[in-house]
Amino acid sequence: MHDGSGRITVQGLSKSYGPVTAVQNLDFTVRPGTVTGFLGPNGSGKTTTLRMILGLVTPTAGTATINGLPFQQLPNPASVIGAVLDAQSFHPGRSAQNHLRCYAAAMNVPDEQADRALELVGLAPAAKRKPGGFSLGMRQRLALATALLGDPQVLVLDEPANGLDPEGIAWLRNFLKAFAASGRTVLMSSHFLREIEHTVDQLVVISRGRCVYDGSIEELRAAQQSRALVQAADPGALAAKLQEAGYRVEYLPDGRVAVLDADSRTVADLALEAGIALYGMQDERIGLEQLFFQLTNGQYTGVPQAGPGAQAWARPVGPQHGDQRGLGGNG
Ligand SMILES: Nc1ncnc2c1ncn2[C@@H]1O[C@H](COP(=O)(O)OP(=O)(O)OP(=O)(O)O)[C@@H](O)[C@H]1O
Repeated sequence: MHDGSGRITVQGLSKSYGPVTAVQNLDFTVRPGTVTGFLGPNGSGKTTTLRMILGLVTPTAGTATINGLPFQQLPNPASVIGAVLDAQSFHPGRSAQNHLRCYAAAMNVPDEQADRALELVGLAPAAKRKPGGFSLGMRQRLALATALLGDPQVLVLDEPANGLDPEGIAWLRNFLKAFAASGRTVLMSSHFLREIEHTVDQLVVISRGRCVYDGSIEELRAAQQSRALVQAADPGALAAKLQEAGYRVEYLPDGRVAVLDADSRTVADLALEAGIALYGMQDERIGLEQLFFQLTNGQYTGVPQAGPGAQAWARPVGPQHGDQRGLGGNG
């Protein structure tokens, strides 16, 4: 019997396709009552992981369980987990309602459940229409309705916000938050942090098949850094003075010095003390997306890879070289 917890547990999960390692030794837990974002750049292993959770791909090593059991051993899987993976195809001659009722019949679920699912996703007014004429957002909703047919405890969605307009994303956000608030579990993948940052409570970030962050989005926000960017007559002397005062310092490719967690006024005072002339200063805050870029080691394409903001992170010279302030996961 499954434990009824609504928990997804991934332990030591790996998958190789010949020489290609798609997923490597992943560990994470998705808890009920939360929306967990599964975030990673294209090709980082998200779909492969979701497919292993859903029993569609056999792991090379490790396990993925829902309610303590592998998918294949769940006694009534549709009532435990619903999923939307690929873009769904719909029978051209069937209305949305008939499409759902066909699936409901195959799952041994009453027709009323199909009608309820249509209502849940806001498609009841379009029940008699054929999905061929639906917008992308409506097709996504119909796919979601299909996943909801068994009234599952857990939802697994692969890139559900992909291609949605802002209104569609806002609708999805409210829907998933309400689903989780009722004590259920949501795991949704995305390659674009901005798309999901206001939807998720928890984040599992992967890069090249490995976990690089597992924690709350709040913790990640708290790790956002500020820094002062300084142009000095003698950058080396300024860096030495700042390090002596306990600051972490990085050299930017354009010759400026970046001082972490410092404001420009403090830096100016220290430069004055050391008799170093300054030619320009700027305060900067490192946003979530840049942190994501840093975590995924440049694999992420959501922010520009060129420019001082991105490149500077590759050259830490401070005393705490390599310290990611608690951001490093098990990767
Ligand atoms: N059936 C397969 N055969 C061979 N290689 C595969 C197969 N499925 C996935 N891969 C490879 O595994 C890696 C991870 O792919 P996966 O689709 O899981 O990543 P993803 O994070 O979901 O990417 P995307 O955001 O582009 O969908 C990629 O290098 C991909 O080419």
